[in-house]
Amino acid sequence: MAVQLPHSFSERMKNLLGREYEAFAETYGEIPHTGVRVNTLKIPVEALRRIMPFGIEPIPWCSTGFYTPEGARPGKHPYYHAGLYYIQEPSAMAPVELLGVLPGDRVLDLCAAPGGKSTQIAAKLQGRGMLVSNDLHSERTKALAKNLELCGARNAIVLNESPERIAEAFPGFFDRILIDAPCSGEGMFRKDEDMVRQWDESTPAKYAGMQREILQAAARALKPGGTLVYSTCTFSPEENEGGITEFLAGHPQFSVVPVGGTGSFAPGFQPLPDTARLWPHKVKGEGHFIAVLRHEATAGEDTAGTRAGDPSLPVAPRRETGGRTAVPRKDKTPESRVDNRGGRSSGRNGSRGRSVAFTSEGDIMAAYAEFTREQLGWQPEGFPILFGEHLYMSPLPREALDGLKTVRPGWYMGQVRNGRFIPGHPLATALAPHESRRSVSLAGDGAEAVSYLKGETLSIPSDRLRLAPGAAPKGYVLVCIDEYSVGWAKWQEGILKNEYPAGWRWT
Ligand SMILES: C[S@@+](CC[C@H](N)C(=O)[O-])C[C@H]1O[C@@H](n2cnc3c(N)ncnc32)[C@H](O)[C@@H]1O
Repeated sequence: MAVQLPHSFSERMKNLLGREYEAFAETYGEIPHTGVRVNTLKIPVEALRRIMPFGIEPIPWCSTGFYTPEGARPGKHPYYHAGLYYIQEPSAMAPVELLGVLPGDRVLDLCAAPGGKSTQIAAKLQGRGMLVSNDLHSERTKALAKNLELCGARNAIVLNESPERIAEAFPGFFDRILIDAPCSGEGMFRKDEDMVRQWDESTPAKYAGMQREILQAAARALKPGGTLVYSTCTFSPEENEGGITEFLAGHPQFSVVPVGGTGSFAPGFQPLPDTARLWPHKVKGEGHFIAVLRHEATAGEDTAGTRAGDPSLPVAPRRETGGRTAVPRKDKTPESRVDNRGGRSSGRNGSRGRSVAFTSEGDIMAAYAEFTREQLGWQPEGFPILFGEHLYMSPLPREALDGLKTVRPGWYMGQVRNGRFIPGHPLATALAPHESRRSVSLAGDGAEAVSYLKGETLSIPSDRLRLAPGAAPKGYVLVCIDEYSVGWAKWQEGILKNEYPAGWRWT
């Protein structure tokens, strides 16, 4: 059924589009297009195309994006749980394509939840450099963290901060910044009727104010010579060309990189035809606006990147925390942290109320070293950061996050309980099968894969386990679906005890 558009919205659009309005209005009677984006952290595009259980068609503006056919249920397939693709609205794949992310970059995704674009950035980084994913609303950072864990990101930090505080902590630090701004959502009316209900004539002006502040802060966090992409899913010029024009007037060191009028991207309205618009009557996707801005470095400004993970990284100065939850310390557990089984920790040290003797930092690191030697046979890279007895490997040293509300300081390795190292779920999802000394593969189209994802115990004879030379069959096993990791299990005498977190299970 066609969406009922607010009268004043239709009038505004008639003024904007003139003769094109009729074609635009007709799209509201059509079914929105759906898509998936291949997670190249886990699988190459061509490999996924070969095994995808339904036909998919390329999306012109995203080399890893594909339209899904009507009736397909990509969220109900084991490959989704193995993180092989992310379900994403096709137009929403465009901003990151224009951000130009390269492996090794430092990237900030300032308004990131639930993580569609962050997971796309993580794939482009290919585990090198770093991604700082932030969202102002703490409830929304849970989905953000989970999506980054599902896609197997190893170099992502999740923050729950205001853009101003991020700019204070990381002045001139990032090579690339994405602002996928909160907006009036007019471009999503066809897909999400809640956006229609929440809209009135004053909505664009309300968001324009927020967007102005976010842009100002982002400009301070960008490295000279860096790239900033600003995107919205709305049509109103005051949130798009208007906001960018005002920003450019106050920031002469920025200029627009021309993308409008190329390929599928229609030009923006005057005075910024070089910005891009995606119109639902011109492309198979919802309405979007994108401005690509480049900071022109002047002579003498430092534009050289520093390799992520290098101890010579500039470290943000320590500040008072002002009573906020600070970055993980040995003696602090953040309220919002999800434990290694995907559930919420209730007790101190993530012990779910059981009393656990405090383990020293040295003991934790020793248990971890023993685990990595026996289970992985190699050492994950990064700065170790402890949250109570929980260990993360971060692309930044702990001091760089001091005083910031940190949801995830990096890749979660696991925790020490009763002297033993318990590997975290995100460690498993980011591993390739050969990176674990014990693994087992379940067929994607078989009953075992779904049983595992439902949390059930499986019977697996020892000859189905893949063991590195010298590895005993008993112990943690990396469970894979058609060679793509999904989680941990523990094998003993033919029984695979399920370690898939309750909050992640197939329902
Ligand atoms: C359009 S959504 C982002 C969608 C996300 N980029 C994705 O691809 O999945 C905008 C986000 O901005 C967040 N937000 C709102 N105000 C913000 C602010 N001042 N600073 C940072 N994030 C903000 C909202 O919570 C929301 O999650």
